[in-house]
Amino acid sequence: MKKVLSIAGSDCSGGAGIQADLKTFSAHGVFGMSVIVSVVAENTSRVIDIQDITPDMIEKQIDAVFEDIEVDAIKIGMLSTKPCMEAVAKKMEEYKPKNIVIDPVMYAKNGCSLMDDNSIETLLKVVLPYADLLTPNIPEAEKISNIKISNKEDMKIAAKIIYEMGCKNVLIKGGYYIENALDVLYDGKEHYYFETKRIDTKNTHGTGCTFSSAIASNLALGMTMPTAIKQAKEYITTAIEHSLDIGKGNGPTNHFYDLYKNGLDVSEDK
Ligand SMILES: Nc1ncnc2c1ncn2[C@@H]1O[C@H](COP(=O)(O)OP(=O)(O)OP(=O)(O)O)[C@@H](O)[C@H]1O
Ligand SMILES: Cc1ncc(CO)c(N)n1
Repeated sequence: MKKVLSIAGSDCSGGAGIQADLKTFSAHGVFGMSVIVSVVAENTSRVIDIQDITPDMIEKQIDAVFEDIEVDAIKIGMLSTKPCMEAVAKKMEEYKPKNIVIDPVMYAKNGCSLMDDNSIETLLKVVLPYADLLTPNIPEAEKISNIKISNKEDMKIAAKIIYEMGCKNVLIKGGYYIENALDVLYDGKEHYYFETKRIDTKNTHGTGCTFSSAIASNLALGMTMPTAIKQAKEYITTAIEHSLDIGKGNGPTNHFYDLYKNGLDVSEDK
C-alpha cells in the first residue's frame, strides 16, 4: 500500500486540516500518516485560538515517521510561524522525500488568519523550494506574486512569477474567486487548465486541504502531475457537489459520497 504523510494543522471540527487530509487519503486507498504542526480550535464559522506545537516536537514527529516508514508522497498544509516552517524545511532537506505538495495556507474560509503575516518571507525562501507542487488560491497567489489577479491571463502571469521563485510546479486555484472553477498549472514550460462549473454552495470548508491531499495521493499512486491534478479535480468537485450541511457556517466536503452511492446509507441523521 502507498503511504502518504500530511504535515499540517489539526481542525477539531473535522472538515479541514489533518482531519480532511486523512479522510482523503483513506478514500484514495493510501495509508495516511500525520505530523501535527498546530492545534487549531476552530469550527465551520470561526477560529477561536491556535496553539503551535514546538519545533522540536514537529521534528521528532517527522523523525518518527521517516526512521520507520517509507513515504511515497507528502502534503504540507498550515505552517503558522517561522519556527514551524524552519523545522519542516530542515527535515525535508534531511530526508529528501519525493512528491511534496505544499498548500500555502494563509486564511481559513471565514477569513481568519492561519499564518503569521511576518512569516511570508520565510515561507517563500525556506519552504517553497521543496515544493514539487505549490497550490495557492487566488488571495495566496496575489500575496506571493505581488500582482492583482482578476482573470485567466492574470492567473497565467502569476503562475510564471511563482514558478520562478523555485517550486517545480504551481497550480493556482481559481475556484472560489474566478467565474468558473478554473485552476491553472504551470510546470516551467506549459500552462494546463482544469475547469469545472462553479457549484453554488456555502459548504466549502476544507476544499483546499482535500484537493492538495487528493493530488498527493494520486502522485503516490504513480500518476504524472497533470493526471494527478485532473483526477483530484474530479474528486474535489464531487466532494463539493455532495458537501455536508454540518455546522452553522461553511460545511465540510463529503469524502464518502462514492460509498453511499454504492449502497451504504450514511445520509443525514441516520
Ligand atoms: N464553489 C466551487 N465549485 C466548484 N469548485 C470549487 C468551488 N470552490 C472551490 N472549488 C475548487 O476546489 C479546489 C480547492 O480550491 P479552493 O480555492 O477552494 O481552495 P482554498 O481556498 O485553498 O481552500 P481552503 O479554504 O480549504 O484553504 C479547486 O480545484 C477549486 O477550483
Ligand atoms: C487546520 C486548518 N488547516 C487549513 C485550513 C484551511 O481550510 C483550516 N481551516 N484549518
